[in-house]
Amino acid sequence: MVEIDNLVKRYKELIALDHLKLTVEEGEIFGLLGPNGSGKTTAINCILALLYFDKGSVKVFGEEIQPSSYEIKKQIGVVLQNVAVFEELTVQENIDYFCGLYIRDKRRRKQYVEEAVAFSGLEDFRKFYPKKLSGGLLRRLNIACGIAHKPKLIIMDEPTVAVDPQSRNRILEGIQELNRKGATVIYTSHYMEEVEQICSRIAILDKGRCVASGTSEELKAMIKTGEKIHMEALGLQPFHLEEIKELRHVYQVDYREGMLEVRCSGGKHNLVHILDYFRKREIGFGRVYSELPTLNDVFLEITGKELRDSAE
Ligand SMILES: Nc1ncnc2c1ncn2[C@@H]1O[C@H](COP(=O)(O)OP(=O)(O)OP(=O)(O)O)[C@@H](O)[C@H]1O
Repeated sequence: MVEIDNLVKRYKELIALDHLKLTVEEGEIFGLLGPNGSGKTTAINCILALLYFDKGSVKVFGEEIQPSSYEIKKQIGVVLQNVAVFEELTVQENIDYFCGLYIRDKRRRKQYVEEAVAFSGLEDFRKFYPKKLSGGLLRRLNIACGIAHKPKLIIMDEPTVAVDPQSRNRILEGIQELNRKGATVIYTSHYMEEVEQICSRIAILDKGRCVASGTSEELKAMIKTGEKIHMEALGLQPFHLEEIKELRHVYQVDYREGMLEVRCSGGKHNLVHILDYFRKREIGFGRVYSELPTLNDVFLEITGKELRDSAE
């Protein structure tokens, strides 16, 4: 449905997109995950032909997109990072205005507006002006304006930034519902949890390049980290850490402020081996927990940086 091939976009000296290659298939919720400045918004703007690029091609519905590709653009719904609604129109009037850009038939438009109001949970706020809405409700209005005309492809650029948890969940569930009803979705975020929760495939961006792509499981299978075990343990000596590092599947051991973190590469029973070691050495320990790899681990292993560092 969307094919990006060798896309290069420069802002003077800065290369914002560096030979980016991506394919989004019909029916997917495709996640673009990357820290701030990794090129997500630039990629979206190129897909929408809102920006001229230096090299490469962007095809939407099988055709090269141009600024004047109105027939293609009619079938795309866009929710951009900055809320773009009219202050002098009410919630309902805003949705009606944006829907009216695409849907001329009055009856159908009325029905679509009603559906978008209900979909975004804005029934009680129809007559409100945007400045009276909370941040979360304003984002929901922004989304309603972008999707009311029932586009085939929906592009959302960080729609949950600065949104309260209740609105965030509602937005994420709404995106899944739109997808179940047939829309293909491209969703950008720097929140790995969100992307993992809703996206069927994910591309991880760093410095304008796609450093890895696949399902969340495929991405995690690419890296060495299989499990991270955390243990509260006081007074561990350097030789203990060396011995723990010799245990099966263990490849990295860190110990800070009484907290031991052991990274294991796949394998089963890692915790059992570590607990056996503690018993054998008669070392006491407190809280123990194990974590499966996250998309942050994937990003960290591939780029050497934390996804969250630059994001929060
Ligand atoms: N109009 C512009 N002029 C110059 N540089 C720009 C412009 N827009 C973006 N950039 C730079 O291009 C790079 C990619 O930015 P982009 O906004 O696409 O990243 P992003 O992943 O969407 O980040 P964010 O989550 O902060 O929006 C960044 O280094 C940014 O500073």
